[in-house]
Amino acid sequence: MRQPLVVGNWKMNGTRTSARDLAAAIAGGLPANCPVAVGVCPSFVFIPAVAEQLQDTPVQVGAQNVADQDAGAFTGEVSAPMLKEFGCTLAIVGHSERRLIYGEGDALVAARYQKAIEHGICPLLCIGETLEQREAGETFAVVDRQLQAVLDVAGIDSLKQAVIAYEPVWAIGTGRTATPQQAQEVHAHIRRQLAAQGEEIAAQVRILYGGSVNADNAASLFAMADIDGGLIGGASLKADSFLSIVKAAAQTV
Ligand SMILES: O=C(CO)COP(=O)(O)O
Repeated sequence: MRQPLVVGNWKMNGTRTSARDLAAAIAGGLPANCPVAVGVCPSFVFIPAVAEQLQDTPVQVGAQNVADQDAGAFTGEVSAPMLKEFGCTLAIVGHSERRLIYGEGDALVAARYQKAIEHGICPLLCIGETLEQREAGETFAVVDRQLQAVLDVAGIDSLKQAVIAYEPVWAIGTGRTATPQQAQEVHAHIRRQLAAQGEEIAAQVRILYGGSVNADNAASLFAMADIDGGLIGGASLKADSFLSIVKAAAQTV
């Protein structure tokens, strides 16, 4: 049984005060004995304030990226040991905004993932195709390539400490969600591909869906057999909608 996981990716939004308030509202609004694992990924600079706010709550704190190096002359990067010092247990890697806007390629994403694993931070590895790639029938090939690039570096066993997030680029921030069937088709494909390399790991790894998840469509997505929760952008910026999504995940348990 895979415990559902719902993570908010706050992206480059908020202020120190609003981040702290949002964290408090989420922690305060979780159902008692929540059966869903919950995390939030604020901007790097808000991590200390948010982590402090979430101390002694079940809500995990994550970063939106992690360096591929431990320390040194890498201007603008934040390393896994630094994140750990501030209580981060999660880190998004390979988000499509990093890949497409900032040019991060498969090799860099794999190195970032590997550093998270090495330091005991759970990487949330984002994979997903663009609209052009989907229309060209390349969806499976793209996610296979993105995933395999990481597994070639970190090994299949690393997935015991990691989470995969399928985020079709055309569904991110567009209000155009993948249908539950479209998402399930890719999630099932990912799990099948992994099963060929390790059946047990494929069965236990969580595969989240991300892309315009909201309070209205979460339940139908989470009802699918291979969707184990969500990585939420816009709808994670309001406590009410994020908590509704968490409740939708709780109903699948
Ligand atoms: O990119 C996402 C999460 O990482 C999804 O963003 P939206 O939920 O705003 O579409």
